[in-house]
Amino acid sequence: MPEIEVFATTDDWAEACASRLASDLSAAITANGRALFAGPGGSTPAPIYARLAEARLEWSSVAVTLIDERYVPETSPESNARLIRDVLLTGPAAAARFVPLYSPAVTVDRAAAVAAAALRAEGGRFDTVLLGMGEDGHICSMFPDSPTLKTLLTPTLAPTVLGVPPGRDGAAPTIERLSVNLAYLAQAGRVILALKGAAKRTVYEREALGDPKVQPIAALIAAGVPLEVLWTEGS
Ligand SMILES: O=C(O)[C@H](O)[C@@H](O)[C@H](O)[C@H](O)COP(=O)(O)O
Repeated sequence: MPEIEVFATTDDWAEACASRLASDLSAAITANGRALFAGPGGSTPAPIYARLAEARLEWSSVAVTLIDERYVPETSPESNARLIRDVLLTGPAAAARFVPLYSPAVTVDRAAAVAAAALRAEGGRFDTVLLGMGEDGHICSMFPDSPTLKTLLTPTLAPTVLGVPPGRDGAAPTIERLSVNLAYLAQAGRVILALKGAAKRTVYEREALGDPKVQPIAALIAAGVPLEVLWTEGS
């Protein structure tokens, strides 16, 4: 399993994550004239996004999207798009183009198809990805016991976006979501899993040794995702 890289402070950790993402985006712009980045919502990425926003990049050549989204409009405080706009797409980074996963389609599955087509139009491959992980081991919207989990983790499917229903009997997720699948992570240039706190370190170590059919971290490792795990105890 990929070794955990330990950082002494939240600042060092956020700086390391942001500088790796920025260097990948810069290399992609040099090679292809454009770059595509995908990141998560949640509480973990804000300090990383704030630093990435300060990177000296040709931001007008960068497209930014999400690895997952709640099926809510940007006006909702639960919207991951809102986090990206508020924290990452500021200052010079505001010149980047945002590709949302959410659209006000009739159903979440229809919105997922629209998002999948939008990402294909951006080249269909992430140059670099930031991931968070929940304490139940979920990444993106790949939730344990979700009926969509098996499809999201099928390594032979092409990169796509799928609708994810709410969990039954109060299980996560609480509302419909959209998520990229394993293939999107397997074909990425680099995938940084940013973890904070003792509990998540323990979860990662357990999940990495789990069943790739039902445990997303184990599935990433089995699929050969170019995964780097950066951890800090956090303060
Ligand atoms: O919920 C989202 O929007 C995510 O993209 C999700 O996969 C997130 O990364 C984890 O739930 C960790 O969330 P925290 O960073 O808040 O612990």
